[in-house]
Amino acid sequence: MFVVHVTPELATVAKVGGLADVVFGLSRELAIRGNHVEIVLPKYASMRYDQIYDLHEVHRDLWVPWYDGAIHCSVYFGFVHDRKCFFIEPHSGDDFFDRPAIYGYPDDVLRYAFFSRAAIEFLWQSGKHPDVIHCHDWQTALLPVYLYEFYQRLGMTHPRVCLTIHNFAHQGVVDGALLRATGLQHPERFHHHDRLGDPRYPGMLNLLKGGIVYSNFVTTVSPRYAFETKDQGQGFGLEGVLHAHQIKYGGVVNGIDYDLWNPEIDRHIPARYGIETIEAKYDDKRALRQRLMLADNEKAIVAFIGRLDPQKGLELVRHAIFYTLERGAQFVLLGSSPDPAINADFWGLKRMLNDSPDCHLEIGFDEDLAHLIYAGADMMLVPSRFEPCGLTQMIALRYGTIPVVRAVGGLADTVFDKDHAARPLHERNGYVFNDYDHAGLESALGRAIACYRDYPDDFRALMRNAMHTDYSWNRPGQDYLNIYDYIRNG
Ligand SMILES: Nc1ncnc2c1ncn2[C@@H]1O[C@H](COP(=O)(O)OP(=O)(O)O[C@H]2O[C@H](CO)[C@@H](O)[C@H](O)[C@H]2O)[C@@H](O)[C@H]1O
Repeated sequence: MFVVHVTPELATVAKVGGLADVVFGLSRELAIRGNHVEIVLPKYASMRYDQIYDLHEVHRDLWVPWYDGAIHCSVYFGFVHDRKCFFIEPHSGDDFFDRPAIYGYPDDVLRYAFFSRAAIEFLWQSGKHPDVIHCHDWQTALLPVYLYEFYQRLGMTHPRVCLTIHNFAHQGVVDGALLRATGLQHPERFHHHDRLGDPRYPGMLNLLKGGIVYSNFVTTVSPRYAFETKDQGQGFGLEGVLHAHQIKYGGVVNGIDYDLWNPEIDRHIPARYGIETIEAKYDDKRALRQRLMLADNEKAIVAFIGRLDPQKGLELVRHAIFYTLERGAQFVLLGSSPDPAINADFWGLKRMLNDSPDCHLEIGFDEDLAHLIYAGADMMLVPSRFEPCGLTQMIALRYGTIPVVRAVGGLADTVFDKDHAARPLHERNGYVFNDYDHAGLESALGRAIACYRDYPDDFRALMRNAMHTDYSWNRPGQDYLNIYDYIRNG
C-alpha cells in the first residue's frame, strides 16, 4: 500500500510535542510491514538540518493557488532516519515557514491552510496517487476538504483520507478570510454547520471540524479519549460533530518507537540495561544526579517531562514538587512553554528551590536530558487535566520507571494501579488517581514513594511488569492498516 503522511511535525527534525513522535514511529512501522510510505512537511528554517540525510531539491516550480494568484514553492527530498520526506518551501513575502519557531504566530491558521493546499497540489502535480493520505491535527485537516472540493474533479479519485486528532484543544478557528485565501468560494456552503461552520463561534470556520466531516476515517489516540471527546464533554465543542460522524470515528493507542526508546541500546545514557540487568539503571540514576547536581542518597527520584501547558496539570505538578520533597524523595522537572508567563512562573519556582539538594527544574527542551531522566528516575508523574494518549508514561514503562498518572484519556488505557486495578497482578504497572486535586495526587504519589522506600522487592516487581508491557508500534501499526483497508474498500 502507498501511504503519504502529511504532517506539521516530525521527530527528530521538527518536534514540538508527541505528534512528531507518532508520525516518526508509525511511518517506520508501516514501512517495515512492506508499505511504501512518504512524509510531506513544511521546510521550516528552524529544522534540525543535521538530522536530514541527502537533502536536495526535487521540484523547482510548484505553483500553489492562493488568493487570486499562486505562490511559488520549491520541494526538497531527504531522508530522516531512513524515512522518505518531502519538504515544501514557499517563496513569498509571507515567509510562512522561514521563522524562528514552528508555531506561535498570529497567522498560524493561514500558514497551515496554505501548507495543506501545497501538500495536495504537490501530490497532484507530481502524479502521486497514494492509497491513503494520513493527516494529523487541525494543521492538515483542510487537506481532505481540498481533495473532495477541488482535486477529485481533476481526476484524483483514488486516495482515501485518514485524519488523526492528537488533541481537541487546538482546532484552527478562523474567520471568513480563509475562504478567499483558499479559493473555497461559496461562503454559505462552507459556513454551514454540516461543513466547516464552528459550533461555538458563529460566523467562524473550524479547520478540524472540516477534517472530521470530509475525511474517510477519523482517529484519536486512545479509545478512552475517543469516548471522552464524543460522550463526556471533552471535545471542545465538537461533541455533536463526532456523534454525527461516529461511524467513522475510533481510538487507537499510540505506540512508541522501540529503536529510539530502548534502555538496552540507548546511546544517550551511560549505562544500558534490560529486565535481566535492571541493576545498571542505578548507574544512570547516579549519572542523572551528577548532571543535575543532586545529592547522591537513598531517595527515590520522581520526574516530570512535558510541555508546560495547562493540559498537563501544572498546579498538581507544582504541588507534587513540594509533596515529594516533604515525603523524603527527589524531584526532577524538564519542560518548557511557548507562554512567557508560564515559563516565568516555573523560573520563579526554580529560584525558590535553588538551594535544595533534592530538586532540579530544567526549563527548556532537551532531548538528550530527557533520555537520561527516563533512565535515571524511579517514577514519572503525569497528572494531566486531560491526556489524549500520553507518550511519557509509555516511554517511562519501557525504562522501568514507574508512572504515577491521573486516570484520564490514554493514561487510563495504559497504566494500571498496583493496588486497585481490576487486572491480574502481572499487568499492573504503576499508580493511578482519579480526582484532579491535591488529595488525589497524594493518594497515588504517596503510595509510590512509600513502596519504593518500604517494600523494595514489590517495587522491583512492579518495574519488571512495567518493562514487560508492550507499547511498541506493533499493534497500533496493524490497527492503522486495518483502518486503511477498511476505507479503501468502503
Ligand atoms: N522539554 C522537553 N524536552 C525534551 N523532550 C520533551 C520535552 N517536553 C516534552 N518532551 C517529549 O515530547 C513528547 C511529548 O509527548 P506527549 O504525549 O506529552 O505529547 P503532547 O502532549 O505534546 O501531544 C499530544 O499528542 C500526543 C501524540 O498523539 C499524545 O500522546 C498527547 O496526549 C497529546 O497531548 C515525549 O516524547 C516527551 O519526552
